[in-house]
Parts: sequence; C-alpha cells; structure tokens
Amino acid sequence: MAGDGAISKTNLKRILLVLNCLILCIGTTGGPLIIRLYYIHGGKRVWLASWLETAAFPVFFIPLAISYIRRRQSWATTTSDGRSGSPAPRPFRMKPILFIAAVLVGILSGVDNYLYSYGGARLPVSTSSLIIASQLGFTAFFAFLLVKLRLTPYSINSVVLLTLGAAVLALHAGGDRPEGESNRQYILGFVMMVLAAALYGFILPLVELSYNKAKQVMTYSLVMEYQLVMCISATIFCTVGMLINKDFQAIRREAKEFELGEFKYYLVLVWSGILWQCFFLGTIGVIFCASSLTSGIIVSVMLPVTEVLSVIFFKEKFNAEKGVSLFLSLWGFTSYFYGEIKQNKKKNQNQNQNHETEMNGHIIP
Ligand SMILES: Nc1ncnc2[nH]cnc12
Repeated sequence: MAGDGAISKTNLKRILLVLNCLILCIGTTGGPLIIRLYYIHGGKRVWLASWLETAAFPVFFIPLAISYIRRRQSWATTTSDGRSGSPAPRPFRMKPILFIAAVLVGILSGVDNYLYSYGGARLPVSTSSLIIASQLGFTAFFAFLLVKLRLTPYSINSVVLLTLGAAVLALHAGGDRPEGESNRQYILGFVMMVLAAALYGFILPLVELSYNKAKQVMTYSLVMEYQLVMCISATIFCTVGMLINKDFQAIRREAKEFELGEFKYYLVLVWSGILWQCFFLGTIGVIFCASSLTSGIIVSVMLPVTEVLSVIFFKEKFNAEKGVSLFLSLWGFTSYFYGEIKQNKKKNQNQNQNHETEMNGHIIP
C-alpha cells in the first residue's frame, strides 16, 4: 500500500511537470504573438500592454486556495489524532522580509514589462524574440554577480554567442522595419527590447537571492505567494502609468477603431492577460517540479516555434540576418545547457562518491 502511495506521488509530480511544461510552452509563444496582434491592428497603448502582462494575477488564488485547504485538512487530521498541538495553518505564510523583496522585485518587473511592451510595439515578433534570446546571457552574468554562479567555459561561450546573435541583428537594424515606422522609432524599440532582456536577466537571480535570504523554507505555495505579491505590485505600477497616460479612457475609443472589430479587441485583451499568466505560472511550476534549467530549455526550444508562427501569421520577413542570429542563439543555448548538464552530472557523481565513502566508513570501522 505504501508502495502504491509512493508511485502515485511520483506520477502526480510527473503529471504536474508535463502540465506546467505545456502551460509554459503556450505562454512563451502565445504572449508575444497576441500582443503583436494588438499592435498590428491598431492598438497603441504601451502601458495597457504592460499592465496586461500581470493583470491576470487572481489566477494565483486558485492553486493557493487548494494548497491552503490541503494544509488545513492535514492539520485537522493530525490534531484530531492528538499527534499535533500546532496552531492552525495560515492562508499566507510569507515573512515581512520576503514580502518587501517581492514588492521591490514586482516594481522592477513593472518597469521591465513597460520596456518589453515598448519594444514589442515597434519590432516584429521574430526580431524581438531573437533579442530576448540574449536574456540567458544576462541571467548568467547577473547570477555570477548576485548569487555567485560559477561561470564555466560553456556559459562564457554561450554569453558571447548570444550577444553576437543580437549584434548581428543590430548591425542590420531596420532591415525588417514595419511600414510607416521611422528609423528612430525602430532603433528606440530595439534598445528598449535589449534593456528588457537585461533587466529580466537581472530580476531572475534577484528572485533567487531573495529566496536564499528569506530565512524560510521555500515551498511551492510560498513561491506562489511570492509571485502573487510580485504580480500585484507590477500591476499597481502599470496602473499608475495607465492613469497618467489616460489609457483607461482610451480603451473604449481604441476598441471602436480596432481593425478586427470591437468584440475581438476585448478578446485580444483578455487572451493576452491569460497567455502572459500562463508564461509566469508555467515558469515557476517547471522550476519547482524540475529546475530553472528545464524552464530555460523550454523557453529556448520554443524560440524557433515563435519565429515560424510570426512568419506564418504576420507575414514577417525572415531574412539572412535573422537566420544567422537564430543559428548563433541556438548554438549559444546548446553550449550553455551542455555545460550545465555536464556540471550537474559531475556534482551528482561527487555526491555519490562522498556518500559511499561515508557508508564504508560506518561498515568497516
Ligand atoms: N516583460 C517580459 N515579458 C516576457 N518576457 C520578457 N523577457 C524580458 N522581459 C519580458
């Protein structure tokens, strides 16, 4: 019976992992495509697009409520057995220090969402996705500074390749400039997208740093709480931007003028909120069930998919520079992940060896 329980627990974790992978795949390709759809057909509100990235945060209340109910049930069972005299579990367990960290990271995310949405308004999706590919390089760099990530020849190689990939695009900037857009607007969009990749590359290790300094055991539900607070503060930040820019008043007018019709305008807004939430929910889900490496792999693997879909749906040009940039990015990813896998293997081997030495020490005194 115990064995059955163990099997079903492993299966449950596998099912959860597959589910989160699917959610992440949908979010990482769907998010950039739907927001481009908004811009192409007459949407102009950058603050609104930024707001939509995190505005569907109430989604997080569903897994949090399930987790709370389960904790309460388990507490009620142990209490009625007389096995535990612990106080009833609280719906939110975050300590103040972690809460403050989540608020600060949320504000930075709000800034990042604005940079990303600004770039997305000016650039074709195929170009912006390739620029965002450089994010992995920035993450490695900032993780080295903030959480003392060890840089290996593989990760350094990948940083160089990913930077080169973005540089190839920059050299020929404007080659795929959308009709009616000035060169200045295009370049500004390009710079904003690079800044978004850099800032997001800074935010990820910052989140890891706050987990490390939390003085709390990070469980899945605690990570969800962190994400919830982060998304709420990013949404508040973007709401202020929308209020100052009078975006709320503009929504009805924009809906009336939207090329695909009013109903589809609101449909695009609702779906972008859902798809971006899939991106965030999938990312943390995969990190919890597997690792941040796996979540990075999925995002990278989906890059060519986004490229193909943007060429099919939006008839974007796929020129030689994009081909070279995509090749360099994929090479960079492969180098990075190969290095990571090799390092993890070595770590596991060392751990096993240490374990065996300890065991032998006990058996043969
Ligand atoms: N705001 C954002 N949303 C999605 N992906 C990103 N990459 C960098 N910034 C991003």
